[in-house]
Amino acid sequence: MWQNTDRTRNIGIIAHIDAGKTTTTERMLYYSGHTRRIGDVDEGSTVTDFLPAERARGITIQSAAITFNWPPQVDSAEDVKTAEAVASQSLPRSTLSHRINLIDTPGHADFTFEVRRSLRILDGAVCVLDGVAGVEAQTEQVWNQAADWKIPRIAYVNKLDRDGAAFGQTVREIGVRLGGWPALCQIPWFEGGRGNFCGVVDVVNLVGLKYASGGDGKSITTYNMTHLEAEEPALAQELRKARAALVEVLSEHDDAMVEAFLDAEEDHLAITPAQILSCIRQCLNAGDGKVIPVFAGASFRNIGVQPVLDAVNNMLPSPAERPQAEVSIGATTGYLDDLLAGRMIVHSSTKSKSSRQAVVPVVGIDKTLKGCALAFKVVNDSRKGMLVYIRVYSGTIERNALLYNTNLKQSERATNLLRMYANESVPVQSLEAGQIGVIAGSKYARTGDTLISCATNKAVPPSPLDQLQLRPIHVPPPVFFASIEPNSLKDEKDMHDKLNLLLREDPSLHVTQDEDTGQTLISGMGELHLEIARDRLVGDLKANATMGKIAIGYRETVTQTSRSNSKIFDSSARGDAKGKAGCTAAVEPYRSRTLMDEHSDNALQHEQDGNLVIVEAPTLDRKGRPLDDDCVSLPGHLTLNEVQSAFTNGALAALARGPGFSYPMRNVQVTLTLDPAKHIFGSDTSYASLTAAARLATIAAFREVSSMGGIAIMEPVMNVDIGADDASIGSIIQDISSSRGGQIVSLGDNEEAEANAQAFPREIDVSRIYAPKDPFEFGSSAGLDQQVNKQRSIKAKVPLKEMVGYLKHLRSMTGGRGTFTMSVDRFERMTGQREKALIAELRGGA
Ligand SMILES: Nc1nc2c(ncn2[C@@H]2O[C@H](COP(=O)(O)OP(=O)(O)OP(=O)(O)O)[C@@H](O)[C@H]2O)c(=O)[nH]1
Repeated sequence: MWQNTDRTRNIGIIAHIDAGKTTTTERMLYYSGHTRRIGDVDEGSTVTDFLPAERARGITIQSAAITFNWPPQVDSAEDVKTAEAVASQSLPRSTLSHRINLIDTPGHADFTFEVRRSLRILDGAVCVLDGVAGVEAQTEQVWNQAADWKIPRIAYVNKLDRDGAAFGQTVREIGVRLGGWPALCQIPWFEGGRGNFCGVVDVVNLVGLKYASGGDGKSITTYNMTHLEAEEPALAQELRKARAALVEVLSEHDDAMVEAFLDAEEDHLAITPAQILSCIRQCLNAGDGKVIPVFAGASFRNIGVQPVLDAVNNMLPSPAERPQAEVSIGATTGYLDDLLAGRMIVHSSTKSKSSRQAVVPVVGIDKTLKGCALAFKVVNDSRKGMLVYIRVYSGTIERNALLYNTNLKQSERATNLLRMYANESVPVQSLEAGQIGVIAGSKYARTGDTLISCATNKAVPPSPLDQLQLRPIHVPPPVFFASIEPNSLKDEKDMHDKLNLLLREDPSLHVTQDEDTGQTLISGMGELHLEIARDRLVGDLKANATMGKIAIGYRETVTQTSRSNSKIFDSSARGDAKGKAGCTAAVEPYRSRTLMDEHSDNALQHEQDGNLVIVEAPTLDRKGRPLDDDCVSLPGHLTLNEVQSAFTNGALAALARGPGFSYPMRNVQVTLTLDPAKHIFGSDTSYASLTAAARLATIAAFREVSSMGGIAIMEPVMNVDIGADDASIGSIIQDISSSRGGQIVSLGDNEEAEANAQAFPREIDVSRIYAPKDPFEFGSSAGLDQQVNKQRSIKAKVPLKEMVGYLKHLRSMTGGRGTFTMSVDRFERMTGQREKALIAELRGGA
């Protein structure tokens, strides 16, 4: 029965920090019967925030995936009649128990990359909003990220029990700031219109749901229309308005609703819930966010959570209803189903000029590929070992299958497959397409890796399957770093083992070793990101290590071109085991992709971290054979590919540490040239010695440029998105543009509304959005709602250096209400006073 993909939902909860994701998740687990007691975030006892570092901070750092059934599974054999009724739409899907795989996404701006990474495996999302704060900067950001993956989304306005809760205002903000039409599926029920928040009114089913005050939310009194008319006539009146508005919004986006309306003789109330649900599903499936179903509640007061769960079943798609997943093979991108059907044309991965044109449709993959999955989270569990959370995209992953990791180019067996529930894990024999589960005890897989199982059952799958990547994403460059030192020599190995664990969990952390000083550096996306890494390493994993001061990760670049620098590496000169090789290197500024045609036929290009490494071998052909008889050939134990890879690695090692201030290099083109007559010394030349020679030659080229004064510093410039009340906007703009040297890109709601209006003509006219009055609006003059809690947003580009400690400053400028998010826009060369001041600071601090 549970093989049924139609009854699976892979959903995430997305939100601004503190909107109530964890509180809502805990209630979901409680109602589904997976926890006995409602976990309380403030007490630090929740299931989803299970890392101690998360508990201490009260925020969700890592996405946890939890499976539960909603409605709770009944023991008796499934009622076939019910299933038939659901299939014929005479009963809603929520009548049948569904397996919900819930991915809790992190809420802090430092983790937007982690959010992106976990979002890509979702089929649907619930966006939790704080009903007092409305749409916040990060709500918008994460909403847009979900839009990038075309994820169907519903909105849940939480915290409606709080003073100043503004459901109507939040609905209007949803329209304007999230750029879609709110389709109100519920309106809040305040006692007597303006008293306590006591329940919700269901606009789809035309019933009021009143929650017993102070209870666990399981005791709900249902009021039908007649009952409501008698007891709460004003609310019944509002419900009629809400139903008309819902039908109108849906009619604008789906002709089926227009027909239903005409069939119902233009009576909004006569349209059936099944017709409405089917239409909402239709609108949501596009993933364009043009229609946004809205729900209301107060999770903390146990009001409104079960209807959201019903909506997950009724409105959000099953894995089978989603469009196919994007894949890449080498430089070619396409869709998984096309690849399986042999419709994808794969460009050869070798970047050499001639083979670039060799494109071949790959056929027969469907027979070879037994299953493919994406590892979306890795957690080190003290009892079960490494847990690798996977989502299966096609076929089946069987227990004991040999899984090839296309990122690491390594195989391992999935000896232990589990499904994770809130408080237990259950071993399973297999996981099918659309399912989420865990490989326990995996030794290598990291977050983000693609795992495939092949019928050949060989250690390496046939080409091009060995390059298959599911939903590949771009990893942003790290902009903060710190040194990390073991407390004593004997702690060093243990520290490195634990750092490796950390890197498997979070590949957006980077660890590098300075070859000259031996110092270990850890870099990441933000200050908090590194602080958490430290807490995790020292606090949770108990490494005896100390992290140094967190600093900005500047980059160095070259502004001039070097001559060719040749170096011979000879390990016997250092008394080491034998190894001798040479290399010639030249460096120059690199701005955009260099045209391959300018280089020799067999040149290899490797682009990484904004740099380009080119390896040329002008005297050899593509297969590494001498072009004519005078040319020296490669020795039997080395192929051209190996030499090129060794050279590339040498250049990358040199690029990791600039000549001026030891920052990584950026925007540099390194051209390495191999001349076998000068660089190869028979059997003395090994892969390692070639790497060392390439590194030395590249460093020599950097030194030459440095001696000409041709090294400059680059700084990260951030895209900053600030949300604040109207009243604070002036001082924020002043501060950003004059004190911080930032550039304002866009301002406030008005421009956004205009931009939206241009993007979707005829849409999102705030005056056309239906929303019930908020309690505090009763008796006040019209138009007050437009001023209450009016949030504006400012988008700016600001150097990262000027943003350090900004949150505190923003809070003090906005009476604690301002929020912001940021992400790397680019690295920019520093000049003039800024550069001088930084150099003085760096020298002073050295
Ligand atoms: N009054 C009220 N408070 C709520 C409600 N839901 C959540 N809260 C409180 O809001 C705070 C934040 O809730 P969380 O559930 O931790 O929010 P979150 O979105 O998971 O936060 P992060 O994990 O930090 O992103 C906690 O103090 C909750 O008790 C609600 O419905 N009403």
